[in-house]
Amino acid sequence: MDLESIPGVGEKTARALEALDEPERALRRGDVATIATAPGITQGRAARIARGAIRQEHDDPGGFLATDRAREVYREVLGLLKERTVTDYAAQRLETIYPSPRRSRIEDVQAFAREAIDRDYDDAVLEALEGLEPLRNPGDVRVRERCLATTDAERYSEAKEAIPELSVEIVEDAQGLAELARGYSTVIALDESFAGVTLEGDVQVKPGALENPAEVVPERPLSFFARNRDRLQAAVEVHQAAALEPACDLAALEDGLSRLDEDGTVAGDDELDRLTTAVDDLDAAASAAESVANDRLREAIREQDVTIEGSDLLSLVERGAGVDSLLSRELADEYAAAVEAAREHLIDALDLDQGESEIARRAFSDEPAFPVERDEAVVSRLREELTAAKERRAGRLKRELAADLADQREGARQLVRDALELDVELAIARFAREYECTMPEFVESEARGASEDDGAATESDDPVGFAIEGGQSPLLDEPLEAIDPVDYAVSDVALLSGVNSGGKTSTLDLVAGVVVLAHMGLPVPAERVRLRRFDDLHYHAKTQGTLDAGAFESTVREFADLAQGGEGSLVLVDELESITEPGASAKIIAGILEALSENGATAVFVSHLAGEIREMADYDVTVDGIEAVGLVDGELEVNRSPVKDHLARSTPELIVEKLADEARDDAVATNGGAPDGEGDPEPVFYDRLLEKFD
Ligand SMILES: Nc1ncnc2c1ncn2[C@@H]1O[C@H](COP(=O)(O)OP(=O)(O)OP(=O)(O)O)[C@@H](O)[C@H]1O
Repeated sequence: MDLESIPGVGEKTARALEALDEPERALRRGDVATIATAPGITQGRAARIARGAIRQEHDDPGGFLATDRAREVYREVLGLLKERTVTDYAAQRLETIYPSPRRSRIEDVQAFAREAIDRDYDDAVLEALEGLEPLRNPGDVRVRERCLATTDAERYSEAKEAIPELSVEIVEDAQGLAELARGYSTVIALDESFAGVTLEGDVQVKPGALENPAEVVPERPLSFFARNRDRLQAAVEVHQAAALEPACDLAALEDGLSRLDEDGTVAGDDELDRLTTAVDDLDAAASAAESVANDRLREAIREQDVTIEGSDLLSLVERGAGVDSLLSRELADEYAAAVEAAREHLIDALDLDQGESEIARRAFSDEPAFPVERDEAVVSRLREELTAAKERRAGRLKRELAADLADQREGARQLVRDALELDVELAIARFAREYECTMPEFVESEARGASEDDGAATESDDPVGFAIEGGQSPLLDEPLEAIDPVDYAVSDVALLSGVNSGGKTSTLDLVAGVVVLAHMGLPVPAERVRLRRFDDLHYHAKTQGTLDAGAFESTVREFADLAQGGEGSLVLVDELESITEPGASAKIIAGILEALSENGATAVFVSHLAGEIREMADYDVTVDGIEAVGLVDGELEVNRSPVKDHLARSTPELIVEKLADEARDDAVATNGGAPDGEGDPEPVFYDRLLEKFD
């Protein structure tokens, strides 16, 4: 795949995408999380790139949403889906689902959505999703306690390239290695020639190390797991809560993760913990041991009556001997006991093993002295010993853990992808359930259906624009129970008339919402929807007030452009008449309808001037009507489903009719029950008005 051919991907972005493991795969699947791991690419940008790649794959010209209001409707329905996601990832991933005129694209998403709406979910799954995030790149690993060594300059460069995590050192000979071993816990010699050399410290000869980097830097594979520990754990929990088929052995992964700390060290090994604590506590324990000895000795001295003969005292003074000699002569046993206590304290406090204890004992000399002081050189020696043992053990454990987890890496990646994808699916499932959705049926006319090969859509000879049964507009700001289901079907160009606040605008919103969702490949909020595949949606919202000459001109121009094409267009227009005075409006709308009808577009024009427009048009315009079925307590009772081929009575007409009925009833009552309202002024006036409406 030529990455630069994707709309919106320039040279720099293409280079960033190439840094991904499998850029094509990520782009094809709309895997925003993976795309966003490319250097410098945010999640929002990743979604745009993915959309571009999808458009290219399906040869989609774009531009389905042809007007501002059409784009608004898309953002609103997308918003409803995004509200139902738990992770940011899923919200971004939904951005890759957009309305497309291409059958292959719609069917791809439909296949995904069909599985999604069958998904079960409960609070436990949604809660588990809370902790989930896309995987992070492990970043640079630097290991300071180990180094590579070689005598060869070429190998040196190779090693630097292959294992950047470790320092690489040039040595002349075994002597050089020995020096390195004093500075590093482990030295790995790369030259065969060092085989058999025995040196103090941990010096290993591994000529094949560069071919097997994980052997010498197990930190490299482990850092992936360490850095993503919580995310992987969350993905495991999502799989368990949702009973998803896992892509790897969950128990093995959990076991591996439980042995790993977030900083990449191995957790849960008693011996490693012992050695780590011993190294950390060594200084403090040595000081405490000194205090133990000195306290005991002080006590002993205080309690002791020292008797010394004068000649002895003289000889001591003459020899210039200090109190130490006195100590060794008079308090030898007490001194030995105090030093023993110090040694025991050090060994116990650090929980040292036998070999380590032998070194530790030497930290306090048998030679009497007061105060007792540790031998710093011995303490350092002990520190080196403990540190080397700790590093050896940590290295071995890391290698073992890295080997155990090595096979889990791909599965673990997939595990997180699947869990994130579940969030996308559940957002669709929740939307579908909350709005009682069904999958729409696309109806292909024979001419159009033949142009693409797979025949999943129903074929029909009857012209179908859209046919909605029991549709509930997701754009109405009401709970579903308060939304009356609407039936409405249009296959050509129709005018929609109706009472004020009868729901004409809401009907256009319903049609737009359903058509947009259907072209996204998603379920729609209706009992049943059949529709043709449209190329674009032109939805013009109601204009606020009369337009000035310039705005009027550009609006008419817009419609002139629209009337040029139009066969695959769905045109929804709300009360265009408000752009200018009523007489002129009716003429212009009639002209637009004629052109659209000739071009075979599907259109609904909401208008209060339906009657006038019908008269102006030189063809038989369909006029549908949203009817008030009556007035209840001064409120209109409306049948929200437009009645086909029916010019709805307007609200004023209904009110006059009501007044006429009431006046007639009053007249009957006052004339003693005889219906001879003849000559009564009120009924006569209302009847006169009613006649005008006919
Ligand atoms: N299907 C429906 N179910 C329940 N309430 C609805 C439905 N359709 C519309 N309404 C209610 O009626 C109100 C008016 O609807 P809408 O604005 O669509 O009417 P309209 O016919 O376009 O009005 P106008 O003639 O003033 O332009 C809405 O705000 C909504 O509360």
